[in-house]
Amino acid sequence: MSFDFAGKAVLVVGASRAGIGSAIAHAFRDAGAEVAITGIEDAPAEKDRGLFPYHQVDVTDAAAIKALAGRVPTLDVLINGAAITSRGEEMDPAFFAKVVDVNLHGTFRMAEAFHAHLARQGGSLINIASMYAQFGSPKNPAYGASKAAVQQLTKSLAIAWAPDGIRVNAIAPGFIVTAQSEKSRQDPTHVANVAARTPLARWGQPEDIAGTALFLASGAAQFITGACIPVDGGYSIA
Ligand SMILES: NC(=O)c1ccc[n+]([C@@H]2O[C@H](COP(=O)([O-])OP(=O)(O)OC[C@H]3O[C@@H](n4cnc5c(N)ncnc54)[C@H](O)[C@@H]3O)[C@@H](O)[C@H]2O)c1
Ligand SMILES: O=C(O)C(=O)C[C@H](O)[C@H](O)CO
Repeated sequence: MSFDFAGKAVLVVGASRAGIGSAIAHAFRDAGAEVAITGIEDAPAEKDRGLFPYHQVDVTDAAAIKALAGRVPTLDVLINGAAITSRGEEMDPAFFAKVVDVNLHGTFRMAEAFHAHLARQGGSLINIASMYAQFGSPKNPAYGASKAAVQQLTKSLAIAWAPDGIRVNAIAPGFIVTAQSEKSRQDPTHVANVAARTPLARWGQPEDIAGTALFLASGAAQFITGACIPVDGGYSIA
């Protein structure tokens, strides 16, 4: 049941912009893990520089992912959080394809590349889905479709890799204040509507997601696989 991750190696993919990935990285670091982070940016957010080894890896670049897997000797926990979305721009077929490539194929590419690492350790894979996996999202159709697919992929990988001792789960955050949601937060009606519809009556902060990642990777979750846990202040049940 331990939440002590001393001696465990954790890689958080998509943690470069001081958002959810960064909060998860800090939580594992505080719990004693050796944590490395990735992102598409040249460098991580200023607050995280020097705290975590950083790998600039594009999740659409299979060769770069393979090279990363070759550089990482051992891995106990992989968090897949790289994603893009752009409100109001996702009916464009080229951008739709890009969103699916990053969010869905990128998640699978990373998972597949580290499958052997996780199998060696009896490790844990955690994918970041979204409450948009459940709801129609007219302004983010590619994002919603990709996150529904990430949730479904989580179930398939959980079954496929259970014999390897790997547990595969997902987290479905609600509306969280990060760089990704910045564009949508320019719309005051949207900001107010989200809080009004959320039973806990606020937007989430990146730190709200971190404890669930820690839990899912811990021994306390040893009989949980294929689950997708909403962390959304009750948005999805209201
Ligand atoms: N913010 C929200 O409201 C919210 C809600 C539900 C789910 N999520 C999910 O949480 C995760 C973290 O998002 P966030 O809100 O912290 O946003 P963020 O923009 O801070 O994080 C996204 C990360 O993805 C990385 N990324 C983007 N394109 C990439 C590419 N091609 N290759 C590699 N990395 C790439 C970025 O570098 C960044 O580190 C994402 O999966 C996001 O979809 C966010
Ligand atoms: O719900 C998510 O997964 C999002 O990232 C939503 C963003 O906050 C934003 O509303 C998208 O337009």
